[in-house]
Amino acid sequence: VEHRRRRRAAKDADGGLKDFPRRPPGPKAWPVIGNLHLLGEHSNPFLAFTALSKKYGDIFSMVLGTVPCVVVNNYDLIKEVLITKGSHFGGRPDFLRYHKLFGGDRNNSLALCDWSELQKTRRQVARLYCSPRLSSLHYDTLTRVAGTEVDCFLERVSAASAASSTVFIKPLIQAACANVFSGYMCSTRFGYDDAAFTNIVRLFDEIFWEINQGYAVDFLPWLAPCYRGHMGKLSSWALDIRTFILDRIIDEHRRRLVNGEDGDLGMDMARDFTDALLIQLQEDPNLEWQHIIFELEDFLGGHSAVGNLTMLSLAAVARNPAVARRIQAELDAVTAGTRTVSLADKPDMPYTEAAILEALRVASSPIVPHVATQDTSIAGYHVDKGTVVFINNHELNTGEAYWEDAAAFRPERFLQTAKDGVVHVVKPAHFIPFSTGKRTCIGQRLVHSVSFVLLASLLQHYDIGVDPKHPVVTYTASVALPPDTFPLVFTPRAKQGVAAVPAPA
Ligand code: HEM
Repeated sequence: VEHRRRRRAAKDADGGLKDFPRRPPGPKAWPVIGNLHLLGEHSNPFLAFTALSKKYGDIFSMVLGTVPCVVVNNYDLIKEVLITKGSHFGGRPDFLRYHKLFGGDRNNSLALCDWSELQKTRRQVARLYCSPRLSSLHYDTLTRVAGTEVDCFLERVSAASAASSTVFIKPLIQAACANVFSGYMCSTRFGYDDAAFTNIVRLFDEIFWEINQGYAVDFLPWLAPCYRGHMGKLSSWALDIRTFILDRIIDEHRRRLVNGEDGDLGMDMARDFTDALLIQLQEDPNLEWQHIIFELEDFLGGHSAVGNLTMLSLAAVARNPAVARRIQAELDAVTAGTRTVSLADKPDMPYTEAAILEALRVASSPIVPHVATQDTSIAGYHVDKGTVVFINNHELNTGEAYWEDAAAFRPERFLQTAKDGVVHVVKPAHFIPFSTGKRTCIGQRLVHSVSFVLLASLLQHYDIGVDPKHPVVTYTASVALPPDTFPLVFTPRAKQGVAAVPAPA
């Protein structure tokens, strides 16, 4: 009804949109479910979007439940939504699940809130820490923290692979990522045998898997009573995580900071991201305690995405031994077989970086849907305020129109040799795994850094293969893997000159 009222209002009123009276074409909607059934005809909504774009064009509209949606399917349209008209499309969908994960209000989350001045302020401090520039002090800290963690991580892998060459590696990778994030953001790390820590790492992974799923209730909120158990589970996971952060991370020093017992502190006194958030809380009257805690939780939770991507990169390497051999050759050349690889080696290892980009491309992580915050237009078609806009980046990542031999895993597609013979990583403009524009991902430098260190250190010490009894299963348009996922086979590298695998603790 609201949608029809808006259409009538837009027809009657001027609003500068008279020039764009037409809505994008699209399938006829059924009562109650709209076009939801069309998504069910494919194994993944993005495959459905691509199929529908063949019929209705690169921009089309659909109604999911009662929610008006527009889907954009090519790079020019995507740029119009994310960049040219980024300020018209700064909202996020109002899914019940998003509220449940963030204490009853999705606006507590940096990624799921609507655009606002508060959001702008929160992004500023977050960018400083979560987007550390090469050669900055923050980057040095990250390099140090990652180096320490890699030693502990390799010890655990060594112990696990000595017991059985088939290793269920995902929980170890997730724990290592969690420790790098918490070491870097909170100056704290936890033991791999700390039950409360491993429980929280698992919950973050469950949430990452969950947030990457689509549910009918997202568009048919009246189904909520059928999802009561599920929603309750989400709220309780989120609460357990928050309790852990308050118990184990916000220590006495931090509490004094919050209470102003150490006087007014400037940002230059911040030891890490957590301090910076607490100092920002002191300085900015618009910020509340819960904003800070949710923000910390949001960013710590980012480790889960990195762990999943590292797992996908490992799986890709295990399936493509020639890629593994090239990474190992790069590793041996850079470290001369005398030391463990570190983040500082990344600029000299373009092939390894390209392999991670290729894993990202093939996985084709979805861009969080945007929502029109005003009546506007795309490609001359009218778009009503409140319309959910889906960005079909799956086509950008895997379409033959954008990539030669798109189905193949070929890291070299991201490499270019300059005139002086130096090999550089080059990303085509249409490759936007972290999106673009004002809501672009804040964590991308952390993603590249942490996944690099973990992948490189494993390949430096092990040949990695697939266990035929446990085939690798990945999912279309998703970086997420289920928390319980396939193991991989780890064989210590026999090659001479390779740095020794640390002995099990
Ligand atoms: C494999 C890893 C990751 C991928 C593929 C990824 C991708 C994305 C994408 C596509 C968006 C949506 C942008 C948009 O709506 O236009 C996003 C948003 C965001 N990401 Fe990431 N991300 C990853 C990891 C991380 C990490 C590790 C962090 C934090 C440390 C992070 C923090 C954020 C935040 C805060 C936003 C919301 C920005 C906003 O809405 O203003 N991400 N990410």
